[in-house]
Amino acid sequence: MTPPPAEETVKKRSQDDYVFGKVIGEGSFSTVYLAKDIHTNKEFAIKVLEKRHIIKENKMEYVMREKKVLQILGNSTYFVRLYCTFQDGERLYFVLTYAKNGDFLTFLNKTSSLMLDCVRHYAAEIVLALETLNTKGIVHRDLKPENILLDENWHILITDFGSAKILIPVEGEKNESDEEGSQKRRNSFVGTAQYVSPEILTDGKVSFASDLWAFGCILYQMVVGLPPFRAGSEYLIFQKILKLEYEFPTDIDTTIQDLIKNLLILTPEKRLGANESKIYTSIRQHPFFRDTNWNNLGPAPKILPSEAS
Ligand SMILES: C[C@@H](Nc1nc2c(c3cc(-c4cn[nH]c4)ccc13)C(=O)N=C/C2=C\CC1CC1)C(C)(C)C
Repeated sequence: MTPPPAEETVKKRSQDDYVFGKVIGEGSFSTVYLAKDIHTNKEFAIKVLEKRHIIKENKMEYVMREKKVLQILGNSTYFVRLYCTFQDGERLYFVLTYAKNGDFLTFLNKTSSLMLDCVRHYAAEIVLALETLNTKGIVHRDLKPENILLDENWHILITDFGSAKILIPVEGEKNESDEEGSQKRRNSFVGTAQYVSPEILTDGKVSFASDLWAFGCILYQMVVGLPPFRAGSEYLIFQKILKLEYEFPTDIDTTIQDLIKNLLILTPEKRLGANESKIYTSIRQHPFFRDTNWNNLGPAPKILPSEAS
């Protein structure tokens, strides 16, 4: 009896397996397209990078870092997933989850500021995502509303790991912090001005607490509609950050104010959750999350007509 045919080997994908659609995002070294797999009709986002440009700008390390981080994250909840990669003579292609409802910045701008139940739900999803990053030893370093996408069910998908740092070395691999000396030595990278943490501006030390600072800025923006540190130039924004110069409009709920104040602390170790690993217990136990069921956040809240403008 003839043996059954061997498992069909999964053939390496190429751009011929996809129909490319509109541009959905532009990075500094990449373009993200909406694409459809011709075999399954499934929609994906394909991030395309020009090899020549990356090499000329010496950004290969960032590209490889992003791929490694996406592979470490696998299909973790609340993160875009990297399905496959391929290349041709000129370009690299990353096939990723398509976030059907776009990015959080666009969503926030459309709804000005969010109702508190909405803030609480998205804040809780971000906390769970930050716990995943902490557990896997990854610091995002450029967390901001533009890098928080929304899937078809309005759940968050964190993206853009080109600036991420891997703190816990993968078994047997060179530890990145060795390459850049101990965490004390300056790291050249600085994130997006409005969300960058004070320690990145002063001694370049990178820790999970840098993402907690960014979380504080994002929380502020969800309730106020603008980021806390605003000025006419990056230099002036940095000055405000280092002097912790921000304030709340009068009508902001005092509980969320207290949570934000306990994240926007200049000393990284003093921020809520800074000395915790895997689970940010002190954030979960903050009164703002009193009614949150951390084991089942439930569906994303419907955007009330009063919010959708
Ligand atoms: C932040 C990023 N923007 C975006 N990056 C991705 C999107 C994405 C989708 C929309 C969108 C969907 N519908 N309408 C707009 C708008 C912006 C997007 C997506 O769907 N899937 C994977 C993505 C990125 C994966 C990359 C980490 C590897 C920048 C601005 C850097 C291009």
